[in-house]
Amino acid sequence: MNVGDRHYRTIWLSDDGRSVEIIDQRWLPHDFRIEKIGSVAGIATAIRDMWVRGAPLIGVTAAYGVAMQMADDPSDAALDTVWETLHETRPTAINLRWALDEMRRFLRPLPTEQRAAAAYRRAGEIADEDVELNRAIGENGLAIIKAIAARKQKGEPVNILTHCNAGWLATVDYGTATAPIYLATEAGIPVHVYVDETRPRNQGAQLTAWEMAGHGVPHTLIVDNAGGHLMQRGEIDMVIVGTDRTTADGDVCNKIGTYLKALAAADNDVPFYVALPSPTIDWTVHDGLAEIPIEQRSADEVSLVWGKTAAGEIAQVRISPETTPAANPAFDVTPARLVTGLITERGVAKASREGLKAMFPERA
Ligand SMILES: CSC[C@H]1O[C@H](OP(=O)(O)O)[C@H](O)[C@@H]1O
Repeated sequence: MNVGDRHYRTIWLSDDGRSVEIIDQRWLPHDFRIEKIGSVAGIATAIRDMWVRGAPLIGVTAAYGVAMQMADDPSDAALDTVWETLHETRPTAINLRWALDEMRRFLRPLPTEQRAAAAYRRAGEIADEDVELNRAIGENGLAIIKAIAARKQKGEPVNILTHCNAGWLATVDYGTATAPIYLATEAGIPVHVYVDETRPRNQGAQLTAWEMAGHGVPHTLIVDNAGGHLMQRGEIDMVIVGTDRTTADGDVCNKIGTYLKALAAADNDVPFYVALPSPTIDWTVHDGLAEIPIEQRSADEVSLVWGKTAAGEIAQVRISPETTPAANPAFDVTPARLVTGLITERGVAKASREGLKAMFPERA
């Protein structure tokens, strides 16, 4: 997407043909920093410490990490080692495992001397595929927004609530949950986005709000706990979120707090959609609550928050007593029964085994 008048992806191959450059999302919205990464260790740190984050982007970043390993040591042993090293960086987003599996499947049959070039080529393809998947999700989600707009007074915006950041910053470009919003804006359909701040790391306040502002999308930042209140008062027309892993039965794992939004949406008859690129479907699991590992992140993410001081410095401040322990589950699972529809690159699927099987018969 555009940052000012320049187009950016979130990750791209450096001119040296070996390193990648990424937007270091830890400093947004206060500072736009690009970091160059040229090693597997650097890729692992960038994923684990959330310089880059978002299920699809994590997968693409890991794919380039495999390519860097192949440039160093293209042996089978090294291919297995890099799979393990990167797989353990974050446990919940299935795109990480999907990308690592895809790279290993693709590279294993190749002669070692061909692996490095092939790995960089495949990583680039996965990045390009992500953009196309998201554009298609945008088109399929746009139809939903158009249908809602048609039922409203002319000129009245479609009020959309989104949680966390499933924007272009969570992918290579376009985003998943934000893709329909961007396409609606480009089509001149009035939309207004309620942006959940998304504690504890504030991906909404820091990233989604920055994206919306950067693209002229009318939006309002709200605290996480306000969504239900707005739905009760008829101020939300639809909810759209991303996902880090969706089961073959349509259970949706996403940023902590998503489940509560889905409950409030169900209680107020507000349609609750999930933008779902197919690499985010884990066909091997059915019961999300029982089978999806939930990442437990540092208590410091709860007790400390980042912001910009009046003096313009980016700093962390403590918001709780030094002695107060904190728990930080990073994701939760929304049961399929609370999901109105899964907006995939092929169309809107019912959140069920039958619905996903009908949409992806060759994979189920
Ligand atoms: C399009 S996937 C975005 C997904 O990833 C986020 O998690 P994190 O920021 O911890 O990587 C969040 O769950 C988003 O919905």
